[in-house]
Amino acid sequence: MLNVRTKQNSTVNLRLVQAIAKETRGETLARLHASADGLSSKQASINREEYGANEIASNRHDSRIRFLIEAFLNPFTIVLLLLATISLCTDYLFVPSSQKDLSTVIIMLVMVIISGLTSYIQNVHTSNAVEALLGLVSVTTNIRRDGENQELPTTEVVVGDIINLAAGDMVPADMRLLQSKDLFCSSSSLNGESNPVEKVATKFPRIGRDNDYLDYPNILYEGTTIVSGSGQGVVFATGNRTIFGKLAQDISKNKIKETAFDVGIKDISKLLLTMTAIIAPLVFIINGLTKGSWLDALIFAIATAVGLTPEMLPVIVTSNLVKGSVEMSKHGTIVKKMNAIQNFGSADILCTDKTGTLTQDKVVLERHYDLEMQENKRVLELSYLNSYYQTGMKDLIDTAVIDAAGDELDISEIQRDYNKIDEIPFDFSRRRMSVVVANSDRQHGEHLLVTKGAAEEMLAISTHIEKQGQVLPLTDERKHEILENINDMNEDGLRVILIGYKKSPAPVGEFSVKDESDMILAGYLAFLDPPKESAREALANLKRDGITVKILTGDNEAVTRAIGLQVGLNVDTVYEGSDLIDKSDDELKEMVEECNIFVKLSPELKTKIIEILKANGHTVAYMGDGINDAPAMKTADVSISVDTAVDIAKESADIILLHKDLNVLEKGVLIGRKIFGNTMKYIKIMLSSNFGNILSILIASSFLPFLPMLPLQLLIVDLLYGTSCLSLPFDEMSEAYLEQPRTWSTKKLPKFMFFFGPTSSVFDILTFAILFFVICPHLVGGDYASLSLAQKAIFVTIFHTGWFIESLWTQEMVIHALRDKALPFIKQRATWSVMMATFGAGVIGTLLPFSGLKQALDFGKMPIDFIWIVFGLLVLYILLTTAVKQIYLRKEKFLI
Ligand SMILES: Nc1ncnc2c1ncn2[C@@H]1O[C@H](COP(=O)(O)OP(=O)(O)OP(=O)(O)O)[C@@H](O)[C@H]1O
Ligand SMILES: [Mg+2]
Repeated sequence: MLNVRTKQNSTVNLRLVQAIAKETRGETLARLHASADGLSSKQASINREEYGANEIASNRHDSRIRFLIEAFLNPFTIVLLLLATISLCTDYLFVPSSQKDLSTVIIMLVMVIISGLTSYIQNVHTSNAVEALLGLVSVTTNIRRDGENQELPTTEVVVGDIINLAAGDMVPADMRLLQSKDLFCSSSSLNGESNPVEKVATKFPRIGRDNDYLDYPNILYEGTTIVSGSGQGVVFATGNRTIFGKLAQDISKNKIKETAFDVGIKDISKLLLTMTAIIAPLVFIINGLTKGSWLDALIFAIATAVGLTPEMLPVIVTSNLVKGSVEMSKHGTIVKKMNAIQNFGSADILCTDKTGTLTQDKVVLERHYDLEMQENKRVLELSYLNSYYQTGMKDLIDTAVIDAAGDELDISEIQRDYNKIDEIPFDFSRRRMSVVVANSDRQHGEHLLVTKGAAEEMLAISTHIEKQGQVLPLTDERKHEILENINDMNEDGLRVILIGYKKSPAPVGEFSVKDESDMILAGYLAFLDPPKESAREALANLKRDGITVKILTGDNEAVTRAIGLQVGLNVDTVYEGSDLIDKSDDELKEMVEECNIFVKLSPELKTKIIEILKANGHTVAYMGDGINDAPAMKTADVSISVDTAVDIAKESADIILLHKDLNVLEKGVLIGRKIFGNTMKYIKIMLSSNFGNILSILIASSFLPFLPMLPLQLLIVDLLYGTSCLSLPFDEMSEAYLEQPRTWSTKKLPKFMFFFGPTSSVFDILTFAILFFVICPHLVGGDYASLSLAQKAIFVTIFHTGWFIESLWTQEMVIHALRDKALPFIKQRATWSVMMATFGAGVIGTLLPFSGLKQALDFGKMPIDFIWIVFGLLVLYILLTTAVKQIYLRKEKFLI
């Protein structure tokens, strides 16, 4: 986590913040030429001209140059440049003018350009694709413009704008608070501080030490989030001029969750580097001792080292992820944090919130009953006052109340009759919200407290009920009756909350949570919250794919059970939040396994359940849309949200669904698995063929009287093979592979390496033997030892050419042999992209010794018929690998 307090922020900005924090609201508004009623659209566009849009100008230019440098400064190109310099000396600078030859140098430079450009294009493509995808997720802010509150894109925010903030919002720019109500703000994304701090518009900071500006009570910073309460502020800095603008954006975009997969990739890179660090010196010493030329041995050892570095690994991992992200976006799924895709494929448990994710994002108020279970306009009127005047968090419930009242009541009259005085916003521990209104009809305006919330919570603070206009005490019997009624409605799949009121609560300013007591219950609000049409099918598909679905909700048992049944979940066991408290970790470990429906959960308990499931060894996905889901989303291995979710949830999510259709979830999972498979394919094949190459090179170096291949030739094989591997993200996985979640494990890798590496070495050595004992002596006219120096040189070039062709083809073919457990080409076949890439690379490599580049690359005269020998060896090689696969699969469940 970044520690922003120690970070040097622009001191100019900080001075502005300090000045504004000391001013009165009026002074700040005057400084910004703003009014508490908001800017006009015209003024806003003038301000935008002056200060720019509320965007962080990403320095595209810089990143392009950085990509370019990165693309050309890697071990592969550096070694090539080194070889080119040596060749420049040995072929051009220090030789008589008749023998000057630049062709080798040029070839090496061309290789540098090809390899550099490929990775540069790849990187630019990746960053463009990522930006385009992120642009699809809508981020809006509630701005007061032209005297009206409007939901506008966050980029439209300008200096001087009046912003309304509610729980769940992200602060869109730096602002001075003008009003606040129980406003709590979290800066955890900036400094890791998980406790939200209260912000108060009327409180001034004591400005002493420079570093505590994050705690100024009357200032809000871009990138922080509103956890509860509501407020209004005036913007004084946008885009790049905000204190944390750049930082906040970078964090939210690139916050990398280190996944098991990432750790695994790092382990593999380390393993390979260690291997190289041991092998390269060994190759150097063996060849130095046996061949006589230490310079040649050194260059050969360096080329070997380059061959062993997995320079394509990062490129293949990212291009796999980009490919997956783009594919998912076609199904309306936006991947915000790309490395989460693999976890999506590995997930074996999906926990989900209920409302808005599993159910439709439209909740309808079905009934507004009084306590006698009769439709009652006054109940609706009270509810409307509560939902309309509260500013803390407009959720689906409030929207439903406002909609229903709009249809049935004269809402302009209600708004005229009642003015809002005060409120206590919703929070997830009280599970209710209150509004105080004054009746403007009467002279002294009677004050009325209206509260709505979860049944238990409302019953706990009520002492009376209203029945037929009469106020009666709330007896145990009546409580029981109310709960029965709610249960009946719940069983019909209706969500129920209670509404109550109280006359003349404490006066303004002294009004607090304590006043939510001695209330009079007025009625029931029952909402229809039906599951998404696609839910049942989607959950069944997920089950078939090996994913267990669990509902984690703050709602009660009856409703959740009803929804659970409708979507086809097993609802036999249901645990309440209170069942989980006081349980030992061991008990919890069992409880989370056996139960699929958890109700009345606090946000902390949602998080706890995820933690325990993870501790049990599961890869857990979490889908949610509320403020109360954000902590759980941060804990889960992969978190999913919907475009209609609150900012905090969208912020915490790795993946965002743009459509209501839950079937895209399954598609996403399958794409995740494919990505995982394609990446694993590259890793496993690369590891085993590297291991095989090491063996072959060590053996060849020990027994051959000359270097088995020239360094430049080795690099060409590496370049051709590496380039053809770039097609792997375009490969498919077999259906059998996609059926189950796969989790990352490095444990199986050594076994795979030890099985398939030596298999390819067997053929390398067979090729050495055929070349050394049969083909070369046949073509040159005698055994190596018996030849003259000139003949020996020809012998060696032919040998090099033979091994060049054979080793290139075995590398290309091993992709086909190991990509799936069946017999390649006959029982299974890669996609056309992979076929073209691998065969294309093989053909190009084979043509080189017969082309005009033959001299420059030091290839010998190889008869065309040699191709048939290579073909024969390849067929044998594929058959042997297939046999070894069968042996391997006797003990192991999966190949890849
Ligand atoms: N706008 C509201 N006004 C009053 N009470 C509310 C409101 N929203 C939620 N509640 C109460 O708080 C409880 C918990 O909130 P909520 O249902 O949003 O939790 P959740 O875990 O997100 O549930 P879900 O899975 O249904 O989304 C609700 O069951 C309801 O009783
Ligand atoms: Mg919810």
